[in-house]
Amino acid sequence: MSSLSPTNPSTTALSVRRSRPLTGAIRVDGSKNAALPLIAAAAVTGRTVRVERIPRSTDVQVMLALLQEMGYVLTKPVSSSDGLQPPEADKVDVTAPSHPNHAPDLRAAATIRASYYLVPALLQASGRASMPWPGGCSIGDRGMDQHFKVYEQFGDKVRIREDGYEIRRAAGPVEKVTVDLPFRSRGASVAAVLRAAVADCPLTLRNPNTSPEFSAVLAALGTTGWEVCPGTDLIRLTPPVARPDTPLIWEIPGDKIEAATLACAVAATGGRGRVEGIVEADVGPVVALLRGLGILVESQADAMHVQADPRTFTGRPLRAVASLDPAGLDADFEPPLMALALGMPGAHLFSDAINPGRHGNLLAQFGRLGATIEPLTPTECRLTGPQRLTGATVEATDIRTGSALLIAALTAHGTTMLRGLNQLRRGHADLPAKLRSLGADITEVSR
Ligand SMILES: CC(=O)N[C@H]1[C@@H](OP(=O)(O)OP(=O)(O)OC[C@H]2O[C@@H](n3ccc(=O)[nH]c3=O)[C@H](O)[C@@H]2O)O[C@H](CO)[C@@H](O)[C@@H]1O
Ligand SMILES: C=C(OP(=O)(O)O)C(=O)O
Repeated sequence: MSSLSPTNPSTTALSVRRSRPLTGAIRVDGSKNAALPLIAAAAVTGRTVRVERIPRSTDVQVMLALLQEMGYVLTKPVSSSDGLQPPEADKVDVTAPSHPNHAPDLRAAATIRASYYLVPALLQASGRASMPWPGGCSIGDRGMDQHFKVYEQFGDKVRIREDGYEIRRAAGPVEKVTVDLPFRSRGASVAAVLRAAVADCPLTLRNPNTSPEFSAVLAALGTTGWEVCPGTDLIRLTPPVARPDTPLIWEIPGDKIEAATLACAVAATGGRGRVEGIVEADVGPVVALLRGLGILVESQADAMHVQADPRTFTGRPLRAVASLDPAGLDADFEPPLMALALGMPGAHLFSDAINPGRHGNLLAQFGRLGATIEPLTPTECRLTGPQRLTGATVEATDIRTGSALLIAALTAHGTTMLRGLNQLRRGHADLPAKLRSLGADITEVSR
């Protein structure tokens, strides 16, 4: 664990001082939002899967603990007591239980949104998944109705309780299934694919999610012999004719959101830095937006080099509109872009209709730093930069509000105290330490 990682995030705050330009190179962790479905996919293969580049963010650790509770065997290299990790520390072998726990204690599933990804593995092991409602970021109503429709298409029975939900596996074999999603939910798309893997039946999925995180799951299934016919409007999956017996090794892609956050932090401080360990296409939408603002970005297959110089700023408006459409911007990119835009000349527009509570969280906290952001609707807002921010006490109400506040704090005059580190750590093992290695003045204060 890094020296900056708080021991008790609920009683610890970060003290962040206005930063000189950040410089240097930094490598991102594996992506939390790709790791979560990939770990759940590993759980339904019926084989041992080595999952590599597992981030140490707490949501991912909760996911692994839930699998263990279900009886899965997790094998990983020993850690050392001095906090230094062996080079193999981010690899875990996931092996299905020979004796599943048919009554697992899944209360921790209520702390993460992605616990819904475990339903197919539970149906496979016990024929029944009884789960608390998922938790995660508090960013508005986050439904699961499309997940339930997916399971019903497979013939499963869904029961809604006040405190959670229960799915019972269809009694007989499932021949083939077509799922037609009304919108491109990432969670429901993964649910359909993993449920098909458990049923061992062909799947046609219309209007699928098109995120790299979902594509990573499709690619992983491909390594187990599934035939995947991908497409933007329709995906077809066919069960393996022959199951390859080569070892299954899945590497989690670099975290595109952490990369964008670091790039925005470098740019916001007028710095110059290299963010490594990414997939170029995954950060493409953010690179285009940064370039539109006049930030120089050199993009490579696994890295991006960012340089901000006020002399090249365009003053053009940034339009960051989150959407599930194939060409749309991932909603999790929006908060760091908003933090950056506060310091960039121009009138900038933001919209996140996917997460109706996101702007409420962000605007309230940026407001404490003295930002003026005009809400146009509950999910759209406009701001004009550059603005002068002043350090204050702020709260990471959700993961991305926390990371956006870190960026804003680096540009605010004086000192900012950031509380709510448990939220930040749900998504990033050590984002403050990464920023510090680029020159940020961030310390941990425990009460
Ligand atoms: C753990 C994880 O990977 N979380 C990501 C996941 O969240 P999340 O699970 O919310 O994402 P989905 O794409 O599945 O859903 C997007 C939105 O659609 C609505 N919805 C979804 C499913 C459903 O059955 N019914 C329903 O109403 C909810 O309001 C939800 O907030 O994808 C989002 C992008 O889409 C990302 O911002 C989140 O970081
Ligand atoms: C919204 C997010 O996470 P979750 O869906 O796990 O709450 C996020 O990663 O920004």
